[in-house]
Parts: sequence; C-alpha cells; structure tokens
Amino acid sequence: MRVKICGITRVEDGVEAARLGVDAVGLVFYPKSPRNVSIARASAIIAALPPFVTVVGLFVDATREWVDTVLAECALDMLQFHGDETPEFCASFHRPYLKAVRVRAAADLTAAARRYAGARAMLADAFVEGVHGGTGTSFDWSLIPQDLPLPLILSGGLDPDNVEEAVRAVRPSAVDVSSGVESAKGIKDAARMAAFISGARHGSL
Ligand SMILES: O=C(O)c1ccccc1N[C@@H]1O[C@H](COP(=O)(O)O)[C@@H](O)[C@H]1O
Repeated sequence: MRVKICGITRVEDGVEAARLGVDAVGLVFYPKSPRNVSIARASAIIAALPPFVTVVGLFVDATREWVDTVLAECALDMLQFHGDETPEFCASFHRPYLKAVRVRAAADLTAAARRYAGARAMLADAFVEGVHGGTGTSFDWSLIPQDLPLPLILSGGLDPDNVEEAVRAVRPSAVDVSSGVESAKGIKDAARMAAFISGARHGSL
C-alpha cells in the first residue's frame, strides 16, 4: 500500500514524513489553499527529502505559465490536477500526472478514467460545493467502481481512525491524506502521520 501525504508546508514535516516511510509527499501550488507553498519553500522542502520519495505538485486550474514556472524551479516527479483541466492540458507537461475526481456518483470515476486515459491514476476525493480539495470530508466508498481501467488513489477525509477500514473496503493502489494528519491547517502532526501510515499498511495485509 502506497501512502502520499499532501500539503506539506514545512521542511521538518517533509523530513518526518520521509523518516516514517511515506512513499510520496504533495506540495500545493494553489494560492487559495491554506497549504499553498512558494517556490522557495517548495525547493527547501524538496532539497531536504531523501532519495526515493516521490514529490507531487498539486495545481487547481493553474495557467500553463505557472505550471511551467514551478516545473522549471522545483524538482517535481509528478503532477496532480484538482480542477477542470482538460486531458490535453494535463498531458502537455510530459510528466506523469494524477487527475482528481470529486465523487458524487459511481459514473463520475468511470467517465473520468475514460477521459483521462493518459493519467497515471485517478484520485477519488469527496465533493464539497465550491471547494477543490483538502476539506477533510469523506464520501461513500461504495460509489467506487471495481473495474476502473486506471489505478485508484483513495483520498477525502481519511485519517488515522478510518484509513485501515478504507483500505480494506476499497483496496486502492494508494491513499492520500492532508487534513487528517494535521494539528492545524498546513501543520502536520508526527504521531498522526505515523498512525496513518501504519493503518494504511495494516489494512492492505
Ligand atoms: O490540500 C489542499 O489544501 C488542497 C487544495 C485544493 C485541492 C486539493 C487539496 N488537497 C487534496 O485534497 C484531497 C483530500 O484532502 P483531505 O485529506 O480530505 O484534507 C487530497 O488528495 C489532497 O491532496
């Protein structure tokens, strides 16, 4: 079971997540998010990470120029798109990408997996009106189809208390969490990160 911790805003949180064995960290380049990081902050976090931790850059309806600028300055391994980006836009940076879908019905993921066939995985998140993600809200996991043509990353309101059950129920390729391992917006809690990673791995046994 792969685990991504998203919305890292402090060097020490990135280092701790890596020490705890996380597979990927997410950096939010979306000014409306409380977890938004500057290029300078992102570069400092990336520089402090050990090898083999995947760095994912998260964008919401960003301009091409902004994504290109971040890519030129920050060593991102993967992109994560949370807005209304087209498949062509997502693919045009020639990096592996994840496409987030805010799930309201089973058909949402099926349709998105067909539309974004070039994505590395679909990321299933909760639908909250007017907010693109990072809400700490979960959704009905039974809406996730069993036969998706792309790997599934489960997110949305996961936390140390529900991740083991979520992994057992959904059997995703990976889980992604932001709010559920925080002590305050953008501030990760080491004990919660450890419990989350442990729960995710137990659930997959
Ligand atoms: O983390 C954010 O602030 C954020 C902002 C805009 C879009 C997505 C965002 N985060 C992603 O949202 C999901 C769910 O987060 P949570 O665990 O429910 O807080 C997750 O994939 C984050 O990467």
